[in-house]
Amino acid sequence: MSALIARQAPTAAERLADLAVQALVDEADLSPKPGLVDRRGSGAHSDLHLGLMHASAQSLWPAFAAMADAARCEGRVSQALRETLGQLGRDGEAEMLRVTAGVNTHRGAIWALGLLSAAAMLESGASAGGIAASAAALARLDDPAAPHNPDSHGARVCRRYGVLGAREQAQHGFPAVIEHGLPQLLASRRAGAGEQNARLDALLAIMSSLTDTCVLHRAGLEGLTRMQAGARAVLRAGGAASLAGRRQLRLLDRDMLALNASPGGAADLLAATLFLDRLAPHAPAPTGSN
Ligand SMILES: CC(C)(COP(=O)(O)OP(=O)(O)OC[C@H]1O[C@@H](n2cnc3c(N)ncnc32)[C@H](O[C@H]2O[C@H](COP(=O)(O)OP(=O)(O)OP(=O)(O)O)[C@@H](O)[C@H]2O)[C@@H]1O)[C@@H](O)C(=O)NCCC(=O)NCCS
Ligand SMILES: Nc1ncnc2[nH]cnc12
Repeated sequence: MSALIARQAPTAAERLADLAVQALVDEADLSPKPGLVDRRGSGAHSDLHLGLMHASAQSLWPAFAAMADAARCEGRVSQALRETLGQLGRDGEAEMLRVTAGVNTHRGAIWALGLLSAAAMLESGASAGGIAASAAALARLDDPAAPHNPDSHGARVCRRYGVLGAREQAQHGFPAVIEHGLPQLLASRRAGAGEQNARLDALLAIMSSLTDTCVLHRAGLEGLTRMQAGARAVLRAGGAASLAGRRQLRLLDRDMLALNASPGGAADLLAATLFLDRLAPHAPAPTGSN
């Protein structure tokens, strides 16, 4: 007897999880990224590699789908939804740590893409800015069950240097994505940079202004200043598509490696940029771009 397996179309939550995971894979694969894991190697990391980034990204699919589905059930920004997302985020993080044997690959990405997946479900058809604003409203609600970790790398450097970190980036509506990453991605595409160069330019635009707590943790204020100035120098020289820009990009990569610095926060926000780019109603990425 032949069994007929009914193929069901993916739900909206599953489609959002697909996009979130794809954005993480695209970010990991993008090369050459200064100091970060990419197709060339492990960058400034001794415990990360591309296969691990891919496995970590795939492990987060159920968490993103559950977060989007929770938003579908609740239908609006609310305290109850915030608390559910907090628990799902912590479960997702536990699964990530299980898959990576304890290495923190995507903590910041779970936070950013989890909030954005939920917000995208609430604000179906909205602009990138509208989705980010809804994610910000969720991030501003307190989650009483969240364990406060004053010793996280982010918490330590925010205290020490008086800067804003991942939490505030979300609470302010992801300015690094909405004001820097996305506009640069679209501008570089319009200028004919090619998809991979446009994505590199978007990463550099984010790095130009972000107070990346990963860089601060490993390389202090000097590392942060060199990251921001180096990223600006690449863009000023013409971006990743130009010969002069590529030269500056090589120098920035060398600098980040010499400082043992890795802009993991900027990498997460590039993934958030790519996620919103695929979702929101503006010029789509060319097909077959990856
Ligand atoms: C609110 C949380 C994000 C916790 O934030 P906090 O600052 O307290 O904690 P961190 O543990 O430092 O994690 C923050 C991660 O966010 C990324 N990031 C850094 N700067 C920024 C920024 N300015 N804006 C946005 N995002 C930023 C970054 O993630 C990436 O780097 C990770 C590797 O970092 P680290 O472990 O420090 O790495 P190494 O240098 O390699 O360590 P060593 O080798 O030196 O030991 C990597 O994971 C990237 O993703 C920061 O790490 C949030 O986590 C939270 O509260 N979660 C609770 C659950 C919840 O409520 N969820 C809501 C629904 S989703
Ligand atoms: N490509 C990457 N390399 C290192 N840390 C990261 N965190 C998120 N993406 C990363």
